[in-house]
Amino acid sequence: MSDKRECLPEPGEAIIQVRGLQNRFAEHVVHEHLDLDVMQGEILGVVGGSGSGKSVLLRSIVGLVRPSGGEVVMLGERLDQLSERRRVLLERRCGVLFQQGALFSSLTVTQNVALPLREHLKLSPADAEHLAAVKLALVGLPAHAGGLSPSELSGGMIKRAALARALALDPDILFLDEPTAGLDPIGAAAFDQLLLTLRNAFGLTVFLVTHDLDTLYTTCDRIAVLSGKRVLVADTLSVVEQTDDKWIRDYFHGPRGRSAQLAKHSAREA
Ligand SMILES: Nc1ncnc2c1ncn2[C@@H]1O[C@H](COP(=O)(O)OP(=O)(O)OP(=O)(O)O)[C@@H](O)[C@H]1O
Repeated sequence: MSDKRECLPEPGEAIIQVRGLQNRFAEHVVHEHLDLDVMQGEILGVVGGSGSGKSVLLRSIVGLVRPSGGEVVMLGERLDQLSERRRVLLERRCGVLFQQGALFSSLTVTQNVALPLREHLKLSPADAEHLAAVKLALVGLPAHAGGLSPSELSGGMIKRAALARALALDPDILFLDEPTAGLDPIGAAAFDQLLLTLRNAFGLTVFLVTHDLDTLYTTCDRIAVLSGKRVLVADTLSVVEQTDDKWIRDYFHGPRGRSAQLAKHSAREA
């Protein structure tokens, strides 16, 4: 999707490498000895119990949390060794959708999406808003939505607007924190399909934090499970499902997990 300012790894090679990550807040250790690879072009689902550190991991990778130990290498660059200029360039290659959308309430939807284009690419307001309209159409929002303020949008529209903003700079990697939380099942399923379409069309790599089993079964190539301050397993769904761990058993083989599996199998057979 980007102009490929820098070379991307081959599909299946790591685009993000996390090694020995440690995060602590005062005495509270959230991550210790955490290792994870994210592969070029994959949709990686990141799951784990509430408070297991999924969002903190996402924030450490995008540079919003400074880890207390270990290293994160993204697109070949160690985050803790970047000059300010390289950091800004790397930032441009990452699109982030935060849990609550994080749109500015004082700006229209179009202005929200135009903001990164104006800030990073120094586009004129008119050019930035023109490009923003293209991004809003890409995520399936009707043209009139651009003129609305975020408070006038439904939950599903807010997610799409936030996704349009995350895509504004044509990122190579998309970070999504609970993108389907709060959506009804139909809205969530539509969002999953949109994500697949975007990944397939633009070859994006997606780091997806979610609790949504349907999203995991529908969209993810691999799943990373956070437990005990580290990544317990990162593999395909079928391998993860068979991992001998209480949380994994309860999550994937509980009633909701079974119904998500069934839905996936029926969708395949249809
Ligand atoms: N800025 C912060 N200061 C202090 N503690 C924090 C901070 N950010 C996160 N934490 C703590 O780190 C732990 C992990 O938080 P995180 O938000 O990553 O969990 P999560 O796995 O995403 O949870 P959930 O599924 O409920 O969203 C929590 O105990 C949280 O309270």
